[in-house]
Amino acid sequence: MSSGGANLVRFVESVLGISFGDSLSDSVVVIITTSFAALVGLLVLVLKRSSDRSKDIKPLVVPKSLSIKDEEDESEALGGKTKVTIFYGTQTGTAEGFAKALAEEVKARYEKAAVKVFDLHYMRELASFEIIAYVCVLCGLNQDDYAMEDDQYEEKLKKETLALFMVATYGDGEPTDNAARFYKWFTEGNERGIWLQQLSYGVFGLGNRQYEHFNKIAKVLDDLLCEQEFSSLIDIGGKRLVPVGLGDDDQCIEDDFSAWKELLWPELDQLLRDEDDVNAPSTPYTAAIPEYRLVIHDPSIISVEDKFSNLANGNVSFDIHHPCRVNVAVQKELHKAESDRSCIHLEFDITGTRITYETGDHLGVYAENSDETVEEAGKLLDKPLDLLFSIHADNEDGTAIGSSLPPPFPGPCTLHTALACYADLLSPPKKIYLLLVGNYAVRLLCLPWLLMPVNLARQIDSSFYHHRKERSNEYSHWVMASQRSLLEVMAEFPSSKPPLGIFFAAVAPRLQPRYYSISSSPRYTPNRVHVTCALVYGPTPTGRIHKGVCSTWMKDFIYEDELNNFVEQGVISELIVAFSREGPQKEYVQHKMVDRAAEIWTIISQGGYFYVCGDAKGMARDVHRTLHTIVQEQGGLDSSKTESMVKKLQMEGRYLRDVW
Ligand SMILES: Cc1cc2nc3c(=O)[nH]c(=O)nc-3n(C[C@H](O)[C@H](O)[C@H](O)COP(=O)(O)O)c2cc1C
Repeated sequence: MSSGGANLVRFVESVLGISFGDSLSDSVVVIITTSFAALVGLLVLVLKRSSDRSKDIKPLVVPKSLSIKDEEDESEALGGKTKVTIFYGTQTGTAEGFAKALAEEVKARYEKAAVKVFDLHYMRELASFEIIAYVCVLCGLNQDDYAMEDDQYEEKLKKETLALFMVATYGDGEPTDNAARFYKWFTEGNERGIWLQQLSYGVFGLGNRQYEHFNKIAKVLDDLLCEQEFSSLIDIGGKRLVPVGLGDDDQCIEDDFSAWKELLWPELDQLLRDEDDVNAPSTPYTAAIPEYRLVIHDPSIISVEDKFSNLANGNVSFDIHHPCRVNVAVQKELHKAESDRSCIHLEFDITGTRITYETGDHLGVYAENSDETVEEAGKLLDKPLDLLFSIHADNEDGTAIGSSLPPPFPGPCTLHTALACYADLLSPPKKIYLLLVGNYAVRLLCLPWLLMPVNLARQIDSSFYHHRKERSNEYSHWVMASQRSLLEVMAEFPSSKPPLGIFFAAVAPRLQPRYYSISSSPRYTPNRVHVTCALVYGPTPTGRIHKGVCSTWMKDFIYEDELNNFVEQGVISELIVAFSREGPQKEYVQHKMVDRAAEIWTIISQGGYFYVCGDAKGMARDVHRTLHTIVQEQGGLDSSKTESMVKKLQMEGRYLRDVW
């Protein structure tokens, strides 16, 4: 074996906590080390500046011709319509969804409105390693890009007459990454004086009341815009259309958004409807259900994708939209065996990625749903997990299906991959998703009140409507307070099987990266990023055991496949239990062993070796006791013989091998 190979094997041994001995051939070494690398490579990460983002903002300089449309062109393009501009600042997509839905609704309600939606993306801070990625993005500028430099921003905003802002708050009352630069520029621009006289505006905030700085960004933005209004002294049209909306996603943020919109419509009626129409009732608006075009592929013709190829973006720069796939170098349980809790120490190897980090940065990890979750979802959707398909946001002729669709995930991919990597299946579903699930349930009449849209209820029966209104807290109780997951809700309505194009567009939100504070110092480990992650595990009010998607994945991701590889290579002769990572360790191991009692007894009686692998030294005691029971029951031995047999097995090292 080469010395490099030997080192790698020692490294794998040290990570796994096992010894392969000295007799491994080079080919086995290669298999072991590459399988290790491949398995740990299923992780991706992005880095997100978390500390004072405003410190080192580096505006990009791009040719103006790329970013500013001629004024004449613009007014011509408006064709006599009134421009409505909707901005959004989002981290996980809710504000973006609201902005796009609002745009659709404004378009549907007001013929006179020319609506544009803008990501605040290009006002964001660019961390050093992100610059190249953004330069790439900027090359693809289109008409919908707003402004690239601060002075352009001012110029353009001055010309706005009607602007709506959907902005989320994060961290310690901070803006989202994509709004950070705009926010800094906007809040620090005292010297600008009165410059937004003609602006009528509305701000809807997305936040969570559990945080100290509830909706701070929306409040600050609204206050500053309001100062403009009052400082202008003369009334020349600019005004706050509605009080700032304070969306609270601890409750039902969609309800907050709807309530805010109800206040907005009468104001927009004044601005966007012709004088004759202002008093006429507006046509009720029914939002179209977003749906991707779905294409089913024949697996014998199309090769199944590398499910992570989209995540390794092939570039040398990374951001939240272009995460980097890296290996996990070390995974360690920090709790003692006796503890019924779990906390994982992980080290991501960023060698060769050109990623740098600073103390206080956050790391975003894209995890996968567990097989158990994916299988349950497949059953509820009544579709085979090996179904190979792709989703598309355009029609076959290339025309866009609708502006509110999030970009499709890459395909073709199997349903298993799509459910594992892209669907948030364990969070409480948004109310809008519930309505969609409801639409696809055959037993419509059995739907609880909460699934009935108020408008529909109003049309059916006014007394029903009032009842529905009285019970408007139902969603908060049945879904939010009970922490019902999307899968649980779907299980309550087994006949509800939305088509996959709708399921991925509107029912299951995209699985988001989970952020962790980096717990290492770049001075000491520039090529390793450490995180410490407590396992999220516990019963919900409905009795479901909630397993945090990312923490469970971090704890579990490597082992079973990895160990099975070792069995295949003959490193481990028999693998009986390769896990003790779920739930209270004791019960889980015992349960797994008892399940395979007959198999264990056959190996024992034939003098074979077998391994119970897990993550805890203390597991030995539980395994020992369980084995005792198995030997006694399967072998029909009396207790003294049982005891000596189990001791002998233990002495010979035939039954237990902890992995870490
Ligand atoms: C890590 C984290 C920090 C947050 N910090 C705040 C906060 O300081 N104030 C607040 O009102 N909401 C806070 N929130 C709630 C988000 O603003 C809320 O979930 C919002 O709906 C997210 O919108 P988005 O999906 O458009 O990013 C936080 C959420 C997360 C996950």
